[in-house]
Order: sequence, then C-alpha cells, then structure tokens
Amino acid sequence: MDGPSGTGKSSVSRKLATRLNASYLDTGAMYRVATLQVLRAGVDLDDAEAIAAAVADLPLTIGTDPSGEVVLLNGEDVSSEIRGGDVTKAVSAVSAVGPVREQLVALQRELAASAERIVVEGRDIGTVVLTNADAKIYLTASAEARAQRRNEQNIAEGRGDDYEAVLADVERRDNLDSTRKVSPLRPAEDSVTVDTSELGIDQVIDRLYEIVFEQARVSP
Ligand SMILES: Nc1ncnc2c1ncn2[C@@H]1O[C@H](COP(=O)(O)OP(=O)(O)OP(=O)(O)O)[C@@H](O)[C@H]1O
Ligand SMILES: Nc1ccn([C@@H]2O[C@H](COP(=O)(O)O)[C@@H](O)[C@H]2O)c(=O)n1
Repeated sequence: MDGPSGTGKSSVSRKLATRLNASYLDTGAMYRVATLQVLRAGVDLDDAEAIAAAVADLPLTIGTDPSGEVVLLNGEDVSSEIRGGDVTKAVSAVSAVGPVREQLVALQRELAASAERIVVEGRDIGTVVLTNADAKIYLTASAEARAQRRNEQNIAEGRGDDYEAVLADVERRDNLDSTRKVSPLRPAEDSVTVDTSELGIDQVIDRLYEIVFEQARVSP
C-alpha cells in the first residue's frame, strides 16, 4: 500500500493485516529511524554523502506484529521520538538519499519474504520494493482532509492545534516525496486507487479487503 502522508495507510494497514491474519510493516517508520540517527549525528541535511555514512549499518529493529509497534534504534525504543516534529521535518531529505533507500529496501524485502502474508505500507512498495505483490493499493485523499485528520490527531495527543502549519507540512512532504529522483511517490500502474477523503476508517478497510481478494484472487 502506497500513498501520501495522512491518507490513513498506517491505521488501515494495521487493521487490514489483523483482519487478513497477516504481518504488517510500516516502512515510513524505518525512514524515520534513519532520520533520527542522522539528526543525532548532527549531519548537514544537504550533504547526501554524510547522510549515507551516518545511516550505514543502521542498528534498526522493527516489528511486524500489527497489534503493537516495536521500533528500536540500537536497542532503544524510539517509537514515540520518530513521530516528533524534528524527524518529520527532516525525513524527506534523508529518504531521498539513494544508499539509505538501498539499505532499507533490502531489509524490507527480507522481512516481507520471511512472512507468510504481509501488508506493507509506504511510498514505493508497489513501484519498487515488492513489484510482484499480490495486491497493490494506492491510498489517497485531499491535502485538506489529510491535514484535518493529522491536526485532530495532534490535538488528541497533546501536540497542539495548528491546522495551517499541518497543511503546509503535508503539502511540503507530498512535493518532496513525489519529485525526488530516487523512487518518487506515485501509484504503481497495476494498483487500485482508493480516495479516502469522504470515507470513514471502517469503510476504507471494507473496501480494501474486497480489493485484496479481487486482485490477489485468493480466498480469505
Ligand atoms: N478514513 C479516515 N477517516 C478519518 N480519519 C482517518 C481516516 N484514515 C485515517 N484517519 C486518521 O488520520 C490520521 C492519519 O492516519 P495515518 O497515520 O494512518 O496516515 P498515514 O497515511 O499512515 O500517514 P503517514 O504516511 O504520515 O504516516 C490518524 O489520526 C487516523 O486515525
Ligand atoms: N516507502 C517509504 C516510506 C516512507 N518514506 C519516507 O518517509 C517519510 C515518513 O513516512 P510516514 O509514512 O511515516 O509519514 C515519508 O515522508 C517519505 O519521505 C519513503 O520515502 N518511502
């Protein structure tokens, strides 16, 4: 499953995986951990070589159980820190660096290959990482709907209320992720696009469940 930020990929992938009795992989979390490592190393975000060097042999552990998030950097639980503003601002610069992507894509393929069934979400899963996936979905929604959802989430989690700033960040990240040279965000040619702007989470999951079985031609 691919799509821009805030379309609901993480929320619905996790629940879809549970319904499918499948594993779940959040590849965005992996790029966020790489970014935290870069920020902690104090590297200049315009220096692609230094970013690649800081991320080489990243000591990352990521879980694939949809019922709980495990994200460790060198054994430290960073699941909360990677969602913070500093990482979110910097992540598109780090994820645009080729060697960073090569390392993380290799790990994503390993994790997918070791699972019997898995829902993997990100930006380039259908186009690059798992081109032979049984089912490919491109989840989208208007920038306004996505910013509204993310702002509500921020309020609920005590991160403040600033719709305009959230909208600007959503649009900035969309632009960087879809215009980068390496593996830009775009729908795979053989994906089904689902616009979630007017759908509730449960409606989205029902629709995705149907699509998975239509595309994969397997039974539940
Ligand atoms: N269909 C929906 N209707 C209303 N709210 C939704 C819907 N889908 C997701 N949300 C809410 O929107 C917010 C963003 O969802 P989520 O984190 O799953 O998006 P995402 O695509 O994984 O974003 P990112 O790529 O930035 O991690 C969450 O608070 C989630 O509960
Ligand atoms: N397959 C992917 C997944 C993510 N990215 C980059 O990581 C950023 C954070 O992703 P979230 O899903 O956690 O918001 C995202 O903005 C991309 O820059 C990626 O490049 N490829």
